Parts: sequence; C-alpha cells; structure tokens
Amino acid sequence: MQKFSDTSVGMWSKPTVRRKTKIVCTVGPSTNTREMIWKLAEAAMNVARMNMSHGDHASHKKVIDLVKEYNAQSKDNTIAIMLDTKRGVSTPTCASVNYDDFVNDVEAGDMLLVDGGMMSFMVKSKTKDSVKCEVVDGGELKSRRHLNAEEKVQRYLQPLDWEDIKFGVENKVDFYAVSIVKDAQVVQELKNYLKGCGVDIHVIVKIESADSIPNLHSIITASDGAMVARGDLGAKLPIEEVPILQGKIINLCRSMGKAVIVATNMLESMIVHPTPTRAEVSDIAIAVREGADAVMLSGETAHGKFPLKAAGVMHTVALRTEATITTSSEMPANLGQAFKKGEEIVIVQSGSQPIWRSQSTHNIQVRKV
Ligand SMILES: Nc1ncnc2c1ncn2[C@@H]1O[C@H](COP(=O)(O)OP(=O)(O)OP(=O)(O)O)[C@@H](O)[C@H]1O
Ligand SMILES: CC(=O)C(=O)O
Repeated sequence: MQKFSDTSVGMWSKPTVRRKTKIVCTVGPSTNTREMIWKLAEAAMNVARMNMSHGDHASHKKVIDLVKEYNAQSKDNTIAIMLDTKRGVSTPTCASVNYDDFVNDVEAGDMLLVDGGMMSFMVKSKTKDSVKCEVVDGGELKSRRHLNAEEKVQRYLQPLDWEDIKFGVENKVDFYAVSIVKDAQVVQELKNYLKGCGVDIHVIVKIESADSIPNLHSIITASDGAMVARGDLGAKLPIEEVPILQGKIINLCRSMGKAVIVATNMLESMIVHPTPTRAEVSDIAIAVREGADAVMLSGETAHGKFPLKAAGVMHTVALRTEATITTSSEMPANLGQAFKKGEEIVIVQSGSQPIWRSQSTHNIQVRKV
C-alpha cells in the first residue's frame, strides 16, 4: 500500500478561473477512494480514465460509481468517465501475452519491446504456444508490462476488449479509448455495436502504432477523437518522430473538429517527486499551445506518491499557458487558409460532449467545403 505524502489539495480549492484545456486523470491505487476522487475532481480532473490493463471490473465499477456519486451531488462540475480498453501482459516469472494470435504474428528475428522499450527481446524460435527470445536490452520485468511486437501484431478488437466494451455499456461510461487502431474498420465496428445498444459512448482512437499513421485521416474521421499515445508511439517509431507526430495529429484533429488528447509521461517525475522537472512543465505548455483539447496523467495519478500535486501542476500550467494564447496572434493553423476570398467555409461547434469543448479556446474549427 502506498503512503501518501500528498496532502496538498487545500492549496488549490476548486478553480474559480475556468481552465479550458481538459485534464484526464488515470485512477488507480493512489486515487481510487471516495476521498481522493473528490479531491481530484475539485482540484483539476475533468475525465477519470480507467486502464483496463490493470485492476478488475469490480474495482473499476467502484470507481465509476464514485465518480457518478460525485457528479450527482456537484452543482457545477461534471467528471466524464473513460475506459481505456488496452490489455496488458505478463506475470513476474514467465511472460504471458493475452493476445490471441501472438504466436502466429511473430517470427524469428522480430524484436519485441517490453514496457515502452525499457527492455527488448529478439525472437529466436517458437512452438505452438510459446515464443523463445534472447534478451537484447535487459532489465527488471515487473508484472503487467506492455509488449510491442514491431509492426507485426495486427490489432483488432479481442474477446477481452469486448468484455470491457460491454462493461462500459452496462455502466454508461462516456468514452472508450481504443488501442492500436490500424484502420477505420475497427472504429466502425465498435460504433455500429454502440449504436445497436442505443448508447452515446464516444470513441477515442489511440494513435500508438506505425501502422495507423498512413490511415490517420480515415481512422480519425471514423472516430470522435484521438489520443496521442506517446508511450507506445515512442516504442514503435524513432523517438524523435513523436513530437512531430503529436503536432500533426493535433492539427489534423482540429481541422476535422475532433477532440485530441496528449498522453504519457507529462509529469512522470512526479510519480516519486513533489515537483516536476522544467522540461515536463514545458511539455504541458507545448501541448496546450499546439491546441490539445486535453492533457493526460497516467502513473502520476494512478500509482504516484503525489497525485493531487501532479493534477494541480497540470491545472496551473494549462491555465497560465492559455492566458498567453490570443486569438489575434495565435490563430489555429487552418484559419488563415480557410478564409481566403471567395472560398466557402463551414463553421462548426465541434464535439457534442460539452465536457470537451464548451469552454475551450479551441472550440471553433473551420474547414473548407
Ligand atoms: N486500476 C489499476 N490498478 C492497479 N494499478 C494500476 C491501475 N491503473 C494503473 N495502475 C498502475 O499505474 C501505472 C500507470 O498507469 P497507465 O495507465 O499509464 O498504464 P501503463 O500500463 O503504464 O500503460 P498505458 O498507459 O500505455 O496503458 C500502471 O503501469 C500500473 O502500475
Ligand atoms: C497512453 C498509452 O497507451 C501510451 O502512451 O502508449
């Protein structure tokens, strides 16, 4: 059990000035109590994310109920609920992968990246149900680490994903974040299913594989928004491509009137330290200036020592950065282009979910017709 030295919520009572960029907080062992959800909600959280790689349905249901309880009693604040359907891997002694076709999808010579590239294994041989590897970059294999097989694992919705999706429908969540979407078909399949269930759950595609990059436009068109999942992106593509892709995905989403979340490592050092690095602060400010609708905390709020401080830093940095964005000097990239004399334009208030856009600086998207 974690010991929390984070008693700092009193430092920032519920913000009186409205922040426009939304904050997604991953709820985990550090924050899954009534007290912590209340404090996070009052401090900064707009969306509670549950990572289905960890915990079980019973523990996630408890969090969903607490968030709904908070919403029911709160007069002026609503927290949205997001299920991240990603599934994890491994036990501490012998790695096992809960991906059905894993053995068929890898070949001798493939490099497997573990825990966002912290370790790598080269595939040597395989049997009907196991894969033998040589350790290339070693390290400590903790439980439930992610494993990426470079470009080989072609992802589609797995039986376990469907269990999570049905769980989300039963519990009326607001968003799914769907992992490793290779093409728009996966999104369509899910959207059709949700339509059949008569529920209004928005689908956020996680852009986290090189495979999805050529199909970005169609994937995002089919979805309600995208998440720049920098952890996996950085494990599968050269790391220097990540900030470039972040800018591209944000611009694309904005030009299409879709929500966009920037995720992973935003305040990573605050998992163990009470203050962030200056680089982390800049990272949040850059995402806000680039036009992200939301920024996300992962381990910082899920299992960190200072979840409330981390949420507070994200709040103040986003708020301060927004104050420097003026519509005259910092118009979205697509605006100048759209307003050429003689061209027809449509102005759309993007996103039907007020949780994302109603108070956003980035809420008006313009595109050519
Ligand atoms: N519901 C939970 N129960 C237990 N631990 C959790 C839970 N949610 C998150 N964690 C812990 O917090 C860490 C960070 O959460 P996060 O959602 O970033 O997951 P991740 O496994 O690192 O990867 P990803 O974000 O790529 O899915 C996890 O690795 C896990 O140790
Ligand atoms: C959030 C996530 O899944 C990633 O960054 O890979």
